[in-house]
Amino acid sequence: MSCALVEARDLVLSHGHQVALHSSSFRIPLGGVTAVIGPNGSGKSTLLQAIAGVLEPASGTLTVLGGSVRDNRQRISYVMQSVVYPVGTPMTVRDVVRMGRYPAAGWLRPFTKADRAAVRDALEQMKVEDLAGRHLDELSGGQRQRVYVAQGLAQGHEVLMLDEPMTGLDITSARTIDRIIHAETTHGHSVVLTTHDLDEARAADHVILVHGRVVASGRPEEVMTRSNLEAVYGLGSLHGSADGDAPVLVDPDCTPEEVQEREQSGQIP
Ligand SMILES: Nc1ncnc2c1ncn2[C@@H]1O[C@H](COP(=O)(O)OP(=O)(O)OP(=O)(O)O)[C@@H](O)[C@H]1O
Repeated sequence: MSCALVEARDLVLSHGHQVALHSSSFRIPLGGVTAVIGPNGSGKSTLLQAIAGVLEPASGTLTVLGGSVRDNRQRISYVMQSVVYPVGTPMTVRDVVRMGRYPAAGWLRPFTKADRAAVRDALEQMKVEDLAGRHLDELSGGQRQRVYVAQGLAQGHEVLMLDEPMTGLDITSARTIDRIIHAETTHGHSVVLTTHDLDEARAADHVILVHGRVVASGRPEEVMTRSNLEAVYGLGSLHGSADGDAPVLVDPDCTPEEVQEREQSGQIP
């Protein structure tokens, strides 16, 4: 069997005492786009943090690119949902994108020609080169989002992980990121992203459905079935699914606790 991007066995993820992902076993194939879906607070970002090596598993095993997370960290670029820089930080767009090179270059080694070229390419790809001299707090939310993706691209990687990359973006910015995602896969890279957009998930090669644990993992049509989506998002919250019409989320903010309450009250059989 070919090397998987991720192999998890009985994986448990916690933030302190708070278990965010209960025991889960699943596999993410190498290459293509994997979409991680699930309601708010279901554990999507937590899962990405563990794959990126930012969060240690509480228990179970997690293998990334055929080895340990620690050994493969530098092969993965991880763009967080929201990156917080202290207000007033004197950091330009170019500085932020340059930071993407530090995992490879180290903080002390001088920047090489290759580092500068990687930064320039990333700024161009994300169409933020005109903003390079601007300070981060002078940008709109969507522009900032593009800068963070540029930072991820500058790193140089085999796997690009994006936490809700499309949230809050206008159509032009969303298309820019969409183009990047597809360019990545044609270069043989793997992309893992979290999304609340079920149409975007349906277009992915692989889908992981999360709800306090990994409920299902596989091809979109295997995972995004009516019964799986209704069990996770709540009865009546969806019209259609992969085995019917396109689903429309009426209540995407339903938390796992709310779904559990509905299950206990008999609203979900
Ligand atoms: N730093 C933290 N400390 C404590 N609990 C946390 C922390 N980060 C997340 N959690 C909790 O872990 C659970 C999973 O959160 P996570 O951010 O992974 O969800 P998510 O599916 O990405 O949500 P969203 O769609 O709202 O971004 C939630 O119950 C959340 O409150």
